[in-house]
Amino acid sequence: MSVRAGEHDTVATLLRDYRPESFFLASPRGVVLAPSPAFGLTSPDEARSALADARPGTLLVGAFPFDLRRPARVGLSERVRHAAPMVPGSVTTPAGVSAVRWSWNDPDPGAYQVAVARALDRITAGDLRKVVLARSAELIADRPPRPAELLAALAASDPSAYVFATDLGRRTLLGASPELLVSRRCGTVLANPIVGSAPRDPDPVQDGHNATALLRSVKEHQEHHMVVDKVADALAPLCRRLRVPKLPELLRTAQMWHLSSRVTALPREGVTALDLALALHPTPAVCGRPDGSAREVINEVEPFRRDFYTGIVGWTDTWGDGEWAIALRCGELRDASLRLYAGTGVVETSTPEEGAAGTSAQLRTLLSALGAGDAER
Ligand SMILES: C=C(O[C@H]1C=CC=C(C(=O)O)[C@@H]1O)C(=O)O
Repeated sequence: MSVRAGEHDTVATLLRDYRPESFFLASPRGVVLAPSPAFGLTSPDEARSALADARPGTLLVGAFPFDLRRPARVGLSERVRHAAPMVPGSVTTPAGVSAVRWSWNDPDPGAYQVAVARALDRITAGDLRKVVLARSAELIADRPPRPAELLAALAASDPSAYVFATDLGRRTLLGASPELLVSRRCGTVLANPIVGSAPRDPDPVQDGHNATALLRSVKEHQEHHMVVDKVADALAPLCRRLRVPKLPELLRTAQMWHLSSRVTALPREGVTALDLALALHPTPAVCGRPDGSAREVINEVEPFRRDFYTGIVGWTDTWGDGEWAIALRCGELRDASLRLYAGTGVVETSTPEEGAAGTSAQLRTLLSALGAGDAER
């Protein structure tokens, strides 16, 4: 049998055995390690047909970029290990994550505000309702960190997150995302759009105020519903018995409060988790509305290509079950350089200052797991 059930595996043993060439995803439903997948599939069509021809028990694993026309990094794995979900305390923070210093911001916070102002002009002109604009920053470590130690630091910092690491070829994509794009497990489909954010605060009283303000914010609710409606529309042709909650709930990560909606459905015959993910991606949680205008603005004003940031990371098995998370709160590690990314939604009522503050808060997920401060230049 090609799949090892791994009765004795725990998240700690899977983290111990993770290597730079591996695929790792921990979710609230379990942990998957594919030790060395045959990455080599670069498009959605190749991925679909390879999965259809694969031996029973094989997993398709890896990442698709934000722009599905660009090359994916996906492969099949016949050797897969599983463990029960992480719980607080199941992973201890590694001692030796290397010290890091800021190298650059792209764009710098001032230029980012100018980009947000340009997007607001487009919204005022009437052809755009929302666009998610991102920033990137580079940290340099004193010595090249091992992907395994960064992965363990992320897992220890937020066991409720979708913690992932996947090989990109000489680079590793690593992150702790709050957002499940879609899963199909035990005959049920779950999509979990997360839009609307407020930073956590070390002072519990202020932390509570931040959460309450988020729950009461008309702007954040409007933005949230825009994404939930689009997700429901994309799922409708592939599912039946779609259930969309009327109101979002609060979600707490180590660094952020979010508004979250759990949309559930039953999959139509033959629809796999991969089909669902490719039909949904990218949602307006990472792109905007209308989709075409938002992509245009992203291409015009973001000074870098997103590649796998805001792409999707996950797996699908030969029975069609699987999980795909959105690649958020993540970075790309190459030798001693860690390139981080963060974005925030710009809508009619946004301000450039709020946009910059939002992205700084999103960056904290990786910075605090690394023990690095907020010092932006
Ligand atoms: C684009 C990011 O987050 C998105 C997902 C959840 C909430 C978001 C927000 O409230 O702006 C973002 O749209 C990111 O973390 O880089």
